[in-house]
Amino acid sequence: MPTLHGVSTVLLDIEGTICPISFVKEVLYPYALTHAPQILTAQWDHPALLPYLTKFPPSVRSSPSTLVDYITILSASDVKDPALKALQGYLWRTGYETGAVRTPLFDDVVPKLQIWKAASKRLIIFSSGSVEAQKLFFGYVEGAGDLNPLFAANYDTVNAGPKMVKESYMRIAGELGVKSAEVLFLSDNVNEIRAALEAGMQALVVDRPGNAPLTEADRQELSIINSLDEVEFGN
Ligand SMILES: CSCCC(=O)C(=O)COP(=O)(O)O
Ligand SMILES: [Mg+2]
Repeated sequence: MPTLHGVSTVLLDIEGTICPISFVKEVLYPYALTHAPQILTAQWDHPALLPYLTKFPPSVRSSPSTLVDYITILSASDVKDPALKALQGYLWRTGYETGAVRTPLFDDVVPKLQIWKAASKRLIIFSSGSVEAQKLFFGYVEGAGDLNPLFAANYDTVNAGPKMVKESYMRIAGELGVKSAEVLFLSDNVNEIRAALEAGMQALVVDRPGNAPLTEADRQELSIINSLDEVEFGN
């Protein structure tokens, strides 16, 4: 991997980049769906739940069971719908706060983020998971506790925009007050990487165990790493 120059900011995806896809698909999504009937029924008229409910179309929020059916369908096809992502964050809170759920990160991640932070790199998250869910996710990391203080900002598809269009990356760079070329974006998703490159960012595909296979064309076109340890920064 060639040395990367001029990087002030590292923008990180979550699922498939710093944590296994299996944790999201086999732990977090099932936790939300298993607990949704009880939580939604108990809190249906609670003002705290209302902002999450009103993000869904009226036709699917006529009752807790209608909404559970709808989010079950969305989750099965992994639709990154902002209403679903917001509600998942709400439902995961109980899991994290009771200790039922803890976040597993790949072994290289915590040490490398700490090294980058100590070297004055600005660390930023951009995930389809809602900002609220991101804060929970990083608040309860296995063996590391609360990692939220590492990050200077969190972006999701609501405050930045869709992850596969260059405008979202331009918006993030603009809000951070940096040139796009100063930002290194890391993601498992080749279309997100292409969008970041189009926006002028530097970008690397992170190929982790359990990720979707990369095509030969992806391998020819894009720079790929298997671990954050492969990233080398020059001046
Ligand atoms: C931090 S929320 C859990 C992950 C999640 O729900 C998700 O959709 C992750 O997508 P990403 O954009 O990080 O690949
Ligand atoms: Mg991802």
